[in-house]
Amino acid sequence: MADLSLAKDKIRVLLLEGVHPSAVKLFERHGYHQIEYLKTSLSDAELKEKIADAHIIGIRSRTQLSDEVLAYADKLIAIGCFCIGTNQVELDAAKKRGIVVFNAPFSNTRSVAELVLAEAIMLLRRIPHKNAMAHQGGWDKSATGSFEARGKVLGIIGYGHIGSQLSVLAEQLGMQVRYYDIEDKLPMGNAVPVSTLDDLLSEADIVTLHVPQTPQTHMMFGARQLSRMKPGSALINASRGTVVDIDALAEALKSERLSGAAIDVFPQEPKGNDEAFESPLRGLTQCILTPHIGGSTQEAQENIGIEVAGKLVRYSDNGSTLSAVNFPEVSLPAHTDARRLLHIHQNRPGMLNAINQVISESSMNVSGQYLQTDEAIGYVVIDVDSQDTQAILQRLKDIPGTIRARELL
Ligand SMILES: NC(=O)C1=CN([C@@H]2O[C@H](COP(=O)(O)OP(=O)(O)OC[C@H]3O[C@@H](n4cnc5c(N)ncnc54)[C@H](O)[C@@H]3O)[C@@H](O)[C@H]2O)C=CC1
Ligand SMILES: O=C(O)C(=O)COP(=O)(O)O
Repeated sequence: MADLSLAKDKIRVLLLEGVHPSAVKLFERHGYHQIEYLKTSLSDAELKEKIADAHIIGIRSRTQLSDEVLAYADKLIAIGCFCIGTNQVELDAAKKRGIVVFNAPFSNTRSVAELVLAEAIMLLRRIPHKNAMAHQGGWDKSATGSFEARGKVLGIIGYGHIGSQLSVLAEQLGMQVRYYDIEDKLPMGNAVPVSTLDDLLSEADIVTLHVPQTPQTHMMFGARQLSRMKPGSALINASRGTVVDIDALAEALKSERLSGAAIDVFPQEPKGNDEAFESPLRGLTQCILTPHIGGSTQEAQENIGIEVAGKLVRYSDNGSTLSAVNFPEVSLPAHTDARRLLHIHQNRPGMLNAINQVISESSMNVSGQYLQTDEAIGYVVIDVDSQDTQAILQRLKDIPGTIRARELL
C-alpha cells in the first residue's frame, strides 16, 4: 500500500483539460504547490504514466478514468470532476480502490440553460441557415418558417438542475413548458409534466435533452423518437453525445422532417482544440454545432474551479467526503488538537471491531470517531490524542479488508 500520509509539500496534484486557474490559486492558498497543469486531456498511455504519481487529479468531461487506468493510480486519493457529469469516471472502480470522486453539481447549470434558450430562439427563427447563407453572399429575407418563441411549446427531457432552470427562463419568455422525467419532479411555474416521452414529442415545437449519460439514456433518442416529433420542430442536445443517434438525426435534418437542431455534445469529441472535429452533421446548415461549450463561461468555470478544488482540499486536509458522488458521506469538524486517522475498508462483518481493537490495545485516547458505510465500503475516521501514531497506522493497514488508510499530517 502506497504511503498516503504525506505533508502537503509532497502531495502531487495533476490538473487536466485547462480547468480554471481559480482551482490552482485555491490549492496554492492551502499550501499545495506540487501542481502539474495541462490544457488538454491525455491519451490512455500518457494518463497511466502520469496518474501513477498523482495523489489528486482534476479533470473535465473529456478524460476517461476507466478501471484499467485507475489500476495505475496507486497513490491517488481523490478525483475532482470540474464539471457536472461524472460518466467519464468508472465510479465503482474508483470506490473499490478507496478513491473519492467529487464534482460541481450546479456551478454551470445557468450557463447551459441560457445557451439552450438562445438556441431555441435561433432555431425558431431559422437563423442557422440564414446566417450560413449570408456568409456565402446569400440574402434569405423571408418570414417563411420563422416564429416567435412566445406561446411555443418547449419540451424538456430530464427535469433536473438544468432542465428546471431552463423551464423558468423559458416561461419568462412566454413559452409553454412540458417536461418528461423518469422521476416525479416538482413543476416550476406553470410547467406541465407529461407521462410519456411520446406525449412530449407530439406536442413540442422545440425538444431539448438534459439527461445524464447512463445505460438507460444510451441512444435513447433515435429514429423512432425523431419520427414522433412534430414535423418542422427542432431538437437541442447539450447533455451527452451518446444520448442521440447522430446518424438518424442527420437523416431527419436532410429529409427536412426537422427544421433544425443545436448540438453541443457528440459521440466522438476531439481531445483538444488542435484535433479535427468529424461529424455527419457537418455541412448541414440548419444545425448549430458547438464544441461542447454549454458550461464554458467565465462565471461557471471560475466557480467550478473554486468549488471542486475546495472539496478536494477539504478531503485531503480534513477527511470530509461531504457531497462525494461515489463514497459514504462524512462531514467532519476540524481536528486542531488531535491526530486524525482515516480507514477505508471493504464493508464486511467485524471490521469496526478489528479497528477498535487496534485502537484500544494502543491505549490512545480517542477524542472522536465517525463511521459511514454503503453496501460496498466503510469509511472510519478516528481522532486520537497522541503524536505517536505510526505503529497504529501500520496495524490498521494490516487489518484484512483494508483498502486504504492514511493519517492527516
Ligand atoms: N453541454 C455541457 O457543457 C454540459 C452538459 N451537462 C450534461 O447535462 C446533464 C444534466 O445535468 P443536470 O440537469 O445538472 O443533471 P440532474 O441530475 O440535475 O438532472 C438530470 C435529470 O434527468 C432525469 N433522467 C435521468 N434519466 C432519464 C431518462 N432516461 N429519461 C428522462 N429523464 C431522465 C433525472 O431524473 C434528473 O431529473 C449532465 O449529466 C451532463 O451530462 C451538464 C453541464 C454542462
Ligand atoms: O459539466 C458537464 O457535465 C459538462 O459537460 C461540461 O464539461 P466540460 O467541463 O466543459 O468538459
